[in-house]
Amino acid sequence: LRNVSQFTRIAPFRDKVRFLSDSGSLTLASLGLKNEVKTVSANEKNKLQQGVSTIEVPKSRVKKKVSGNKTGLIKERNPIDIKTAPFAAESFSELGLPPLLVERLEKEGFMVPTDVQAAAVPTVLKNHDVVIQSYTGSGKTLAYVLPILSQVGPLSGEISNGSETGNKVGIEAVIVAPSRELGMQIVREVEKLLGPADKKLVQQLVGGANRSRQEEALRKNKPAIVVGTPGRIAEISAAGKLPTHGCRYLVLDEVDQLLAVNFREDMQRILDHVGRRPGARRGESNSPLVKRSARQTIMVSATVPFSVIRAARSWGCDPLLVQANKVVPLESVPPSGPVNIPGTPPTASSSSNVQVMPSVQSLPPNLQHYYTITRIQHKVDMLRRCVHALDAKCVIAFMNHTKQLKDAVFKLEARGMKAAELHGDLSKLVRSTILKKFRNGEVRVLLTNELSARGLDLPECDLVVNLGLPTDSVHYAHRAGRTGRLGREGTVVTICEEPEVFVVKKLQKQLSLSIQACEFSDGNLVITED
Ligand SMILES: Nc1ncnc2c1ncn2[C@@H]1O[C@H](COP(=O)(O)OP(=O)(O)OP(=O)(O)O)[C@@H](O)[C@H]1O
Repeated sequence: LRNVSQFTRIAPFRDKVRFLSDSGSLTLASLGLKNEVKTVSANEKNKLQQGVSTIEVPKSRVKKKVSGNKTGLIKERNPIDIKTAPFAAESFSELGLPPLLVERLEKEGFMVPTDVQAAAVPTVLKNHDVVIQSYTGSGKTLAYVLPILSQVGPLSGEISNGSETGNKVGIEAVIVAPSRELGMQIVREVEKLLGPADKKLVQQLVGGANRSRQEEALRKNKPAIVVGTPGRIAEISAAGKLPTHGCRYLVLDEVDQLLAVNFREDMQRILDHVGRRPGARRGESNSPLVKRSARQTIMVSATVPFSVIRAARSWGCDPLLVQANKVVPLESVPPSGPVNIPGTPPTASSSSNVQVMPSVQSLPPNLQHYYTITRIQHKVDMLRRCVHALDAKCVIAFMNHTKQLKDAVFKLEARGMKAAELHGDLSKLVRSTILKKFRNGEVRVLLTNELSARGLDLPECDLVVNLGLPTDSVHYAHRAGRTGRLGREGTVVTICEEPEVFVVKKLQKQLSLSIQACEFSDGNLVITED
C-alpha cells in the first residue's frame, strides 16, 4: 500500500507543470515557455511502476511487539532508486539549457531534472523574479545554479564572458547563504559543474575565513559568481571591493532564515547594492523598470512563511512562486499579517510568520517519524540504543544547547560509538574536518545544534534524532530534511520527556504527519501506539 501511495504522489506531477493565476491557468506558453513539459507515456508509467515496485521497505524493520530477534532491522541502506525520485522532465536539454552545460551535467551524473528543477529552470531563464519552494533534498540548488550557468561563464556557450572589448565584466551573480557550510557546499556544486579549468570563476566569501585572502582572490581572479554569508559579503561590499553594481542575479538561499533580525543590516546593504546601478536613489528602486533593468532576484527555501512572500514582493519585480508542480504569481498568495522587511522599522505585531503552504510540503515523502519517551538523564543512552536498533550508519542528532554537545559526545564515545560535535564556536577548519569525517564514515553520530539544520546535504545520513525538541514545525522540517534526500528513505526519531509529548503532538498536527510512539527494546524498534 505504501508503494502504491508513493506512486500516486509522484504520478500527477509528472503529467505537466501547471501555471496558475487569479484569472485561470497561466500556460508555459503565456510565459514564453514550452507549453507542456512532459506527458507520461504508458511505457514510462510502466517504468515508473517497475521503479516503485523495486523499493524494498525492509520487512521487519519495525516491530509491533518486542521480540528477541535482532536480525530483522535495517542492516544495509538501500541505494538511491532514481526511478522513485520526483522527476518531471526526461532530460535537462528539454529545459532550454545550453548543450555544453547539459553535457557537463551528464558527465557529473545528473541525467534527469527533478520536478522543482523542471519548473524553475525555464521560469528563471525567462528572467522572472522567483520564490522557489520545494521540500528538503529535492534539488533546489541546481534549480537556480543551472539558469545562472547557462548565462554566465564558459558553459553558456557564449564566446566571451566579458564586454565587447574582451575585458571581464564585474560580478554577475551573488549567492547568499546563512551559514558557512552551506555557502561552501554551494561553491563546491558550482565548481563541480565548471570543472577544474574554470573553477576560479566562482569565489567563496564566507565568514570565518581570511578576509584579505578573499579580497586578493577577488582582485586576481575576477570571479563571475560569488557565494557567501551575509556578513562577509556586506563587509567586503562596504569596503568597496565587490563590484556588484552590474550584477545580473541575486540568489537568497534559505531566504526565510536570511530575514532573521541578526542578518537585517547586512541583508539591507546587499539588497541595496547588488545589481543596483550607481547613482540610483533608494526611492527610485521601487520602480519595476529600474528593478528589472537591474538584477533578477531568486529566493529559495523549503519553508516559505508569509514573511518571505511579503519580502519577495518588496524586493522583486512581479515575482512568481515556483513549486515542484506549479508556478503562480506571488500576488495570488493571500495576504496575512505584517512582517519585518530589512530597511523597514519593526512593528509591534511584526512576529507574524504564518506558513503560506502546509509544512508537509517542506518534508520529503519517504520519511518515517517516531518519538520515544525517556528521562532527561537517559536521553544520550536512548540515542545509542536507537542507533543500534535501526542499525543507522550516519546519524545527525540535534541538541538545543551547544554546551550539551561535548558531554553527549563523551558519553557515546565511552560506549564505543564514534561521535563528534559540530557547532558555530568551532573554527572553519575544524568544522570542515568534522564534516569530512562524517561523510567518509569515520564519525557515526554527529551531535550538533541548529547550525546544521539548514541546507546541509549529507546524502548518506539515514537517521535524524531530536535530543532537544525543535522550537516549531519549521525547525522540525529542516532538521528532519537532513535525511531522506532525493528519494532516499530516512528515519526521524524525537527523544523527549513525558511532559514534552504534547509538543510532539502539536508538531504532528501542524505538519499533518504521523509521528508514532515507539520504544527501543532488545535492539528493536517497537511501536507502542498506533
Ligand atoms: N537532477 C538531479 N539528479 C540527481 N541528483 C540530483 C539532481 N539534482 C540535485 N541532486 C542531488 O540531490 C541532493 C539534494 O540537492 P539540494 O541540496 O540542492 O536539495 P535542496 O532542495 O536544496 O535541499 P535543502 O532544502 O535541504 O537545502 C544533492 O546531493 C544534489 O547533488
